[in-house]
Amino acid sequence: MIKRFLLRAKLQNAFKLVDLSHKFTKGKNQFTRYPSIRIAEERQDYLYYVFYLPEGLNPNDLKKKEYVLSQAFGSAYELKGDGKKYSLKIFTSEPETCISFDFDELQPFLNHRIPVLAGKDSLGEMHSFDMVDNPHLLIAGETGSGKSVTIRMILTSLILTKRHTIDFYLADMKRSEFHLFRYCQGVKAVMTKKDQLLSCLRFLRIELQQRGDLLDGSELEHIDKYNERFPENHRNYILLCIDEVALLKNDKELMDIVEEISCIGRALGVFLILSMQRPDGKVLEGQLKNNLTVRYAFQHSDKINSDITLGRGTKEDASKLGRPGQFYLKNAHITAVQAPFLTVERAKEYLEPYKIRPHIDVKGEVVNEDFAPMTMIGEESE
Ligand SMILES: Nc1ncnc2c1ncn2[C@@H]1O[C@H](COP(=O)(O)OP(=O)(O)OP(=O)(O)O)[C@@H](O)[C@H]1O
Repeated sequence: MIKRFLLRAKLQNAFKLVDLSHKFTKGKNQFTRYPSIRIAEERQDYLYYVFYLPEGLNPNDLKKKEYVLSQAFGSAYELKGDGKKYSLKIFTSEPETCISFDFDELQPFLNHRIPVLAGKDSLGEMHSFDMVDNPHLLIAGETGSGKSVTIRMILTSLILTKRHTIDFYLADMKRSEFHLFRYCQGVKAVMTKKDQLLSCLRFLRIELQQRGDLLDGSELEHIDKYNERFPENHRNYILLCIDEVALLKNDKELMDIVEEISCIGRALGVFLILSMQRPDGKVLEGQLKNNLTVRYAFQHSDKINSDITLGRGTKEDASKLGRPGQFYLKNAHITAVQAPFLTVERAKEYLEPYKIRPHIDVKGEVVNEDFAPMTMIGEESE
């Protein structure tokens, strides 16, 4: 009872401190009404409040003065409301600092058409999204913040679940680790050089044109509908992932095609995952930035860079993120999450059953029929 009273008093004091109130006169008397707190209780990992704004108080006043909540309770809180009634959760326990990637546990979050994993929020809820509905992902963050591990877990989980419906084109300009995915079913190309990527992009541009013609010709607006109508001519989704895309920023033809995919890929079933250390203004100029509708903002160097990734005027600041693997997921909302951690060794174990390597005979020819060569970009050079 006393605890509830104290909890209530703490929020009331915060409202008073910033004068979040509606003042009015009745007759000769002046009145001040503060938000009315209906629920104030302690739950397992958080304090829970429900309060109502008084009649006459503009909800924008709450927005302007919301900073008092982090002053009073720290930054780990979640405020939701509809203009009158609000719920407030103040998280009291630290979110998990390391969540290991366990495919069996994660499977329930991988049943979208292109299921992209994000991470666990402070309430322990795992977030994932369907890239078909939310096309194109930007992953940005300082070196060592967790981008590569996150791309590894996204691609591994996609190969485990969707290798028959997605064609993967993977460009790794730092030559760090996409070799992991070579020979995996579904992976059409692993590229480490600009000229390979350029051939790939020219190929994808033709594919975009062909898919556009197919949709036009059949008067359909999405590749899913086309596949439903013409299953005999099924077109897989295409996922192009470019690690450290900023290394390509001076290559106009290349960046033009990437931008074209970002503009028209959605309906045609062609999607992008782009990563970069700094949210580079030059790379993200024009249409491209707006078309990357989902953002993972790992630790950034400062608030200015954080705003480039998350949008100007957001209260979240990715320069304040402290742990590797922690990032702000920006989709419809911005949520701090911790990505599942997948080591290279574990990823290899998961992927091994889905690899088809070439068997070469004495004449140097590939003899296994199930091996699909990556013909599109010519010889692999590694
Ligand atoms: N989800 C995670 N959970 C816990 N620790 C993590 C996680 N992701 C990354 N780390 C730790 O951070 C280290 C750096 O991660 P990672 O290599 O992914 O960074 P990066 O952002 O890709 O860096 P760079 O841009 O230099 O390649 C990892 O070796 C690991 O120790």
